[in-house]
Amino acid sequence: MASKLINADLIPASFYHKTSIAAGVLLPLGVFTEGSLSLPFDLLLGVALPVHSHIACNYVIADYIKPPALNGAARAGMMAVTAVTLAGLLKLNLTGPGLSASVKQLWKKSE
Ligand code: HEM
Repeated sequence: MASKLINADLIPASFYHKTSIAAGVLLPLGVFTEGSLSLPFDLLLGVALPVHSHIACNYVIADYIKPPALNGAARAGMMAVTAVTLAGLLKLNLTGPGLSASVKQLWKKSE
């Protein structure tokens, strides 16, 4: 299990494709709903996005970083990035404005 988390390119591709579809479906659902209606989409997206980017970046690491020591360091670094992202998005969704409201703020005029 731990080995599959750090070598996430070994996770079945069918699961990875599902995370891509989830990211593509959940983001508009979150953005086009308001307030507490967005929360379930934001919470799911807060997991789907880091899992998607974790597996995807492990594909890139497997393809482009061949020396074993560097490859291991890159995978460990990616694991840390994913863990921090998961925690940050959870905090944003539970104690802040939420992921989709934060995205929408990009298009709001600052006061
Ligand atoms: C709403 C956000 C996102 C959506 C809808 C999305 C969707 C997709 C889709 C459809 C693919 C093609 C692969 C497939 O067939 O499944 C893909 C690939 C990829 N995504 Fe995302 N993505 C999102 C966010 C991200 C983020 C935040 C990252 C972070 C780095 C990322 C990294 C990648 C990479 C590296 C690939 C290529 C993987 C490979 O080598 O095949 N994506 N994404």
